[in-house]
Amino acid sequence: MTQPTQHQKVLIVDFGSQVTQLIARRLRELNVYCEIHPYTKATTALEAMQPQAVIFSGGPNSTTDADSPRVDHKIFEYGAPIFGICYGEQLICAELGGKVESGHDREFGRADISIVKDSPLFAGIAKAGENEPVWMSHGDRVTAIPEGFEVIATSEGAPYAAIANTEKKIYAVQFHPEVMHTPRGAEMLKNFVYNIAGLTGDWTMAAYREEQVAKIREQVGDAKVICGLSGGVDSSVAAVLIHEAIGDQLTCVFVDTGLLRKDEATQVTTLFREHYNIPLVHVDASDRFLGELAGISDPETKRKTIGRLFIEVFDEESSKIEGAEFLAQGTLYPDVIESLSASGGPSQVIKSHHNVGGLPDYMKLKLVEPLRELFKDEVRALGRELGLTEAFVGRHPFPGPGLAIRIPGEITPDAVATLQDADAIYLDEIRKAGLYNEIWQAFAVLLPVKTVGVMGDARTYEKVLALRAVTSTDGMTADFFQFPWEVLARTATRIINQVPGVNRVVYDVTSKPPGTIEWE
Ligand SMILES: Nc1ncnc2c1ncn2[C@@H]1O[C@H](COP(=O)(O)OP(=O)(O)OP(=O)(O)O)[C@@H](O)[C@H]1O
Ligand SMILES: O=c1[nH]c(=O)c2[nH+]cn([C@@H]3O[C@H](COP(=O)(O)O)[C@@H](O)[C@H]3O)c2[nH]1
Ligand SMILES: NC(=O)CC[C@H](N)C(=O)O
Ligand SMILES: [Mg+2]
Repeated sequence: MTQPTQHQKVLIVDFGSQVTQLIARRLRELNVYCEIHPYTKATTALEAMQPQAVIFSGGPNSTTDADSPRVDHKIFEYGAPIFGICYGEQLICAELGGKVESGHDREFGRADISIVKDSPLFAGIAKAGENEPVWMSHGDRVTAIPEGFEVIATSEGAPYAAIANTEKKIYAVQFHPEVMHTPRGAEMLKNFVYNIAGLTGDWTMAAYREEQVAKIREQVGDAKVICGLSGGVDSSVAAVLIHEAIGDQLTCVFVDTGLLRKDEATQVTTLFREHYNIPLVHVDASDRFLGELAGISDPETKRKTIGRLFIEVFDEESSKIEGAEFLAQGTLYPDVIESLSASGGPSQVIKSHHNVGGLPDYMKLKLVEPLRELFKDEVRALGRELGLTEAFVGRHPFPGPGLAIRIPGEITPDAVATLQDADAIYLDEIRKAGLYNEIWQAFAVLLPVKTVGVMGDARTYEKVLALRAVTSTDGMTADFFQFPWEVLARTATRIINQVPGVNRVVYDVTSKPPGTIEWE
């Protein structure tokens, strides 16, 4: 049996910043493995991970409040290099004998820092005497630094814009190097992890594959595993990875929720059976899903109902397979972040992803989720590493709750059928225009709003259909896709002509944030 590769790790302690996950992204881009843990679990995570470096995120609180987030001093005594960002800098100063004050002018947006001393943090970026643009977002400011620290950069609003204790390798900045608006921030993070903390960028998809295969074998033993397979990127990659680990102990279960795209069920099962020699059970649960969802309009209630039904179906299917003890799902890191707010951390829940509720106590199944730490683009890279065809790896994401969260308000079989038809036309036009691979995700939303139109000289009073298409790398942030007008025009004409019940088509031009990709 292959031994898991021991790669280097960075612990990111989350103090509730809205951009904490961007720190993780920047490090992953450097081939550095990292995990985000809320400040309340920082010590446990430190002991479990034994990281080579620690990063403190920003956060909404003020260290001048007595009950603001703190960390156990074990984290300082542990001895690994530490990098504090914004609240992270303020915390380091407040905890180690410096001073932080509120009530100065807020500094929000672009600022210039002046480097006052050459530092490995700014190596190759800026030297003493030079300026560097950064992005700031703070109200408090550090007014005195702890003993052993020196100032390495200042700005108008932050006399201690960057500080360092070179002996203990503790560095901290008031600005946010993790955001794109700090143009050379990624290089500063690179300087910290590579040059200061001495990591080597040893985290590759090949290493991850090997490590997960060993981990799955160890977790599962001789037991059988059922894997929820949607035909989407994540579950296809999860299934192939698990199959590599345990071979015929794996059975895949495809659930037709009745909320899939038009003809999706046939396409997925055919494609999967053609490519892989993995047993696949096809469960038609459409009546059950549509039945239980009847009369429900609230988005979170829809999501929770769907999550529960998936689990019930998986439980029933597992009882038909002797020795089935595990349920595998293609859960990703963003699913977890948005549902639970950075691993149970201090930020807000945006929406409950159907696959993140955990399993009820009465169930004997245990979860196998080998992709739970990955972002979408990393899953695609892992898929390519595993030799999956582009037909799987390049597919647009499709959420488990499916069309249920694309029909705001009550879901009826008629509404589902209307949306399926319109959505199929939209995707067909996108493919014909050669734009499928330029778009991260595209879909239609059927609105519970009727408007007046005129068709063939007669008055119509029918529903509005919204089209959505976004570009993104990981679904965490997104921009609306800038279509050539003709494509939208062609799509709208075809939908209104061919789909009864729709007389108006609109295009959604909201980015994420402030919008989310899905409408519910
Ligand atoms: N119709 C389904 N049948 C069985 N399992 C499903 C179904 N839909 C979702 N799942 C399970 O839920 C997980 C999360 O769904 P999600 O949509 O995020 O991933 P995916 O469908 O595998 O990939 P993609 O994000 O590309 O659509 C899936 O990986 C799969 O395990
Ligand atoms: O499997 C899933 N179960 C869910 O409950 C769920 N909710 C959103 N999504 C998908 O996640 C990405 C981000 O979506 P949002 O911007 O709408 O949060 C987009 O790709 C969404 O399609 C889901 N996927
Ligand atoms: N972005 C941050 O981390 C802000 C830190 C602190 N809440 C301040 O306003 O100064
Ligand atoms: Mg999916």
